Amino acid sequence: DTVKGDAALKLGVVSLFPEMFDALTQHGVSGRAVREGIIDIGFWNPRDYATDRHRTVDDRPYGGGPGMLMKVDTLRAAIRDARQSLMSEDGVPPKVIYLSPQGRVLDHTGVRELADHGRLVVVAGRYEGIDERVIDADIDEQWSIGDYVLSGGELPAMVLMDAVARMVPGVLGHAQSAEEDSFADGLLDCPHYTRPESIDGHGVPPVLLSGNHQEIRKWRLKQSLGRTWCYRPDLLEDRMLTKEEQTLLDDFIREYVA
Ligand SMILES: COc1ccccc1CNc1ccc(C(N)=O)cn1
Repeated sequence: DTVKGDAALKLGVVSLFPEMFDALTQHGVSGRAVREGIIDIGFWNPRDYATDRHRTVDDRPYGGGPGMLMKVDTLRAAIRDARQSLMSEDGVPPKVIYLSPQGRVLDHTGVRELADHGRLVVVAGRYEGIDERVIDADIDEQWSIGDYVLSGGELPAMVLMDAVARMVPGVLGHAQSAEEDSFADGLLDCPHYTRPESIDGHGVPPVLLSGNHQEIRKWRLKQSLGRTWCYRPDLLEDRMLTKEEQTLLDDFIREYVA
């Protein structure tokens, strides 16, 4: 499976279950980006490199114990081909990442770093994982989507790929919405409202019906700041606040504790 030349983001996936990635390639914003060629995704399945009659892709762990590991030769062959296919014309290799609970926990900063690289091979582990020597030899970075264990790396890979895809210009349509993404400016999102105007007697904040765009912008910023202060004060620790933001937050807190 080759990756087209001119896509803004080139992704290679090494997985035993490539059909799982239909969730990303066949639906929604990411599906359109793939269809339009903004993002190109190629798949390499270790099972296609198996030469034995049973097409074996797992192997037993030295030292015994429960569970299996991904078979080394079929895995390495798939990673090698994906890596070569995503090598740039002037020989710059892609970044090869492996999703595992041992990895760096993904956050907005990490998503931006990965998106800036532009060419990624994502390796999805199955069973109990992969041989440590393959990690040392073939994996550039290990990443985790959070402190929990899943049955495979495919779902974490799709989470990472979707977050990275949203960073690519043109994927989200109107460009500024990537910046408006709440974590883009380090704050939680403001509340959102749509029709009907009243739900079980609960109305919409009047400012949003006022048509006063400056007041609406300030209200939304105040709500983002206030909600961040309430639910994720840690995010405010390493985020500088402008004078306007500080004033809005002070107002929110004054009203909140009143
Ligand atoms: C027992 O599974 C493994 C054991 C070792 C490596 C990979 C796997 C595949 N599972 C994963 C993968 C990633 C994450 C994460 N938190 O990003 C969670 N689970």
